[in-house]
Amino acid sequence: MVIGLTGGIASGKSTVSNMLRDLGGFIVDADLIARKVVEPDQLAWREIVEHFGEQILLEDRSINRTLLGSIVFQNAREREVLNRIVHPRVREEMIRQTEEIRERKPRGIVIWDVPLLIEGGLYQWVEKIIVVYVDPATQLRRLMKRDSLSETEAKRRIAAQMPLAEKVKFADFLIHNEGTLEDTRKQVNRIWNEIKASLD
Ligand SMILES: CC(C)(COP(=O)(O)OP(=O)(O)OC[C@H]1O[C@@H](n2cnc3c(N)ncnc32)[C@H](O)[C@@H]1O)[C@@H](O)C(=O)NCCC(=O)NCCS
Ligand SMILES: Nc1ncnc2c1ncn2[C@@H]1O[C@H](COP(=O)(O)OP(=O)(O)OP(=O)(O)O)[C@@H](O)[C@H]1O
Repeated sequence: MVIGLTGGIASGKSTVSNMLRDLGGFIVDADLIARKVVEPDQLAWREIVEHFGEQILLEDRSINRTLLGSIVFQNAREREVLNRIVHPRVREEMIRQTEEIRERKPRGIVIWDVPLLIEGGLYQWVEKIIVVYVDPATQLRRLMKRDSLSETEAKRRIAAQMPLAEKVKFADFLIHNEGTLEDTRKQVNRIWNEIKASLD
């Protein structure tokens, strides 16, 4: 079984996916994969350098993520270019990792942790969707703090995604992550038990 886990930037997906991992879920993390597919000399890396120029590279030839982020989060067209380069490779690798898990653990529950699950259409491939929700003020505050961003930068990043209130409509399971981590863990446990029960 594959479960999609999504939400907005800094809504708490990683926090929730760590809890699901503790419960026995197998996590396939799109953000991690998106880093891996742009490592130096990978095809996606070459296409990024071709489009954005050598100035996008750090001294060790890896991509300067801060610089690339500042370009794509304020320019929808440039973001589209990056998405077109990176997303097909991410999808391919997610499927590969999922198949690998299935071979090892045929009855395992696989969690796809994907910030753009809905925007990118991947939600059609998962059996159930968990959305991690926080109110806009909490999201902004946590994002500014975690990534040391100014309010303007943080707002730009939030605006690059479908509003969380829209994503909620796709949810089979909704997690409210405004409270304490303990409150969130209780909700995660409840959902996990429900998913397990549906498999028996
Ligand atoms: C622009 C990049 C270089 C910025 O890197 P940085 O290390 O600062 O951020 P990181 O990758 O950790 O992403 C943080 C969060 O930003 C959001 N985000 C990232 N890319 C995008 C995007 N193209 N559109 C909307 N939101 C995005 C996600 O919520 C993600 O969890 C990087 O995010 C990137 O390569 N993005 C394109 C690939 C992508 O879409 N990744 C998201 C998962 S597939
Ligand atoms: N219930 C909570 N109480 C307090 N802080 C929290 C809570 N949940 C998450 N956080 C903090 O909020 C920030 C965002 O959470 P997290 O990194 O899990 O979000 P995310 O959705 O995975 O983000 P991204 O889309 O950028 O990958 C982190 O600094 C995390 O420690």
